[in-house]
Amino acid sequence: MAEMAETTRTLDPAGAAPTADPADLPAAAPHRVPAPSAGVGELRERIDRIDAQLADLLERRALLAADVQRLKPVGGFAGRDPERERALVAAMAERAPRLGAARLARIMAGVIEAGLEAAEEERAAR
Ligand SMILES: C=C(O[C@@H]1C=C(C(=O)O)C=C[C@H]1O)C(=O)O
Repeated sequence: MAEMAETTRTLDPAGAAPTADPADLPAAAPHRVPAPSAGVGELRERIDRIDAQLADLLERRALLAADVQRLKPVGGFAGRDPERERALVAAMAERAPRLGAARLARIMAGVIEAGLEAAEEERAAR
């Protein structure tokens, strides 16, 4: 049901099927694609494309996190679940060894707090 809700809020206004869920994929191969001739401009273009994907994923994640807040007995910042947050960081660290758990924990704290903040704003506006 939550899955359906997320799908109906697909980011593509044309209604194309959502892209494959990266979480369903095996851990990524090392990201060092040899690019001996790539200059700063090309490398930045690659970064921009990844950032666009990250933005889409972060938006989808925030929508799902807001769905969870609505289902929890205590939602929002008051219902924060450090054990769950540690577990998702540990799982991510398996896929992103260069960043590692400590750095990913910092990144994900920001991501999680942004999602909770957006959900609280939405709730207050209703
Ligand atoms: C979404 C939840 O609520 C909070 C937000 C989380 C997240 O954005 O991943 C994780 C744990 C909770 O602090 C949840 O409990 O799963």
